[in-house]
Amino acid sequence: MISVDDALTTVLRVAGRLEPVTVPFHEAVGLVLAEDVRAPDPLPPYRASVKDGYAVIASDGPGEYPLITESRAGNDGVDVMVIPGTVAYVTTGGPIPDGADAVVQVEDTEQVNDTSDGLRRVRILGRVSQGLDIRPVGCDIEKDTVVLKSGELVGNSEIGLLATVGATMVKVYPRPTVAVLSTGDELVDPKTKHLNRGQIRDSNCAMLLAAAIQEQCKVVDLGIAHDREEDLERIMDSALSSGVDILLTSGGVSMGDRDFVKPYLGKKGTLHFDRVD
Ligand SMILES: Nc1nc2c(c(=O)[nH]1)N[C@H]1C(S)=C(S)[C@@H](COP(=O)(O)OP(=O)(O)OC[C@H]3O[C@@H](n4cnc5c(N)ncnc54)[C@H](O)[C@@H]3O)O[C@H]1N2
Ligand code: MOO
Repeated sequence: MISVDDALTTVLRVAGRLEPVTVPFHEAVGLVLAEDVRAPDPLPPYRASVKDGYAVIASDGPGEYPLITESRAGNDGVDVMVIPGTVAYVTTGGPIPDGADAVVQVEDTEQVNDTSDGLRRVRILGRVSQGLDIRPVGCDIEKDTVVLKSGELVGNSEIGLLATVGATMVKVYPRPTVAVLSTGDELVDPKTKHLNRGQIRDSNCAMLLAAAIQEQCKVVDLGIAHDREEDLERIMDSALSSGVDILLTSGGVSMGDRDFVKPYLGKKGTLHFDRVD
């Protein structure tokens, strides 16, 4: 007799891993990663504004300033330098032009209507500290960070991360195919309306199939095998030769004279344990 924990440890120790496959990342949902995934660049890749407002030099303080550029989300504002005494319009997520070291949100500013010198102007109403409302390069993800580890299950958040780091093809373990077979002369299909004496509906098969589906496996329903050695051997042989990765059987493993599963397994391979506490 061995404990359930020891049985599980043995199963996991002797079970082989399937060869990893490379799939488009959106097909990886529900699968387990077979490689670490790294960020090839930082996020954000540029200093980004947290607010819609004006990129300023914090030490300039409140006052009226000409607008030297408009940096909206996208690429505007590159190659422009905010110098003391100037500001740049920025939108949420947009790049902070070089030279600026803080953002003043629009709510703390006023448009100046006097554009007689051809420059749009803005009045900065409050003082801000350096770094305010700027997301530094890599504050979310540093370049070369492992964002996902081999062995992690890919769910919707992981898909978002894969997209973020541009990992459009990923190495994952394929779904194993699990075949489920119930054994026993007493078993009948769950659809059976009237049970004759000695019959019960097969519940293990449906339950094990559902468990395998929940674990993202592909499944094959082998139905019910009667307690005849030849039947059992034929069904199990054909399942194993059809390329299933895991064959789950229930019943037929105790000490009765019609318990043929264990002898079959002993003939075909190694029986690592036979009775569980
Ligand atoms: N002056 C003010 N500015 C902002 C305020 C405010 O009260 N005053 N509120 C901030 C808050 S809170 C939020 S939330 C945002 C909402 O802005 P938007 O709805 O216009 O969102 P975006 O600017 O388009 O994006 C925000 C952020 O997320 C990035 N992003 C957007 N879409 C995607 C995507 N599909 N994949 C990856 N990343 C995405 C985008 O680049 C920005 O960094 O407003 C604040 N501003
Ligand atoms: O207030 Mo914004 O949360 O981050 O929509």
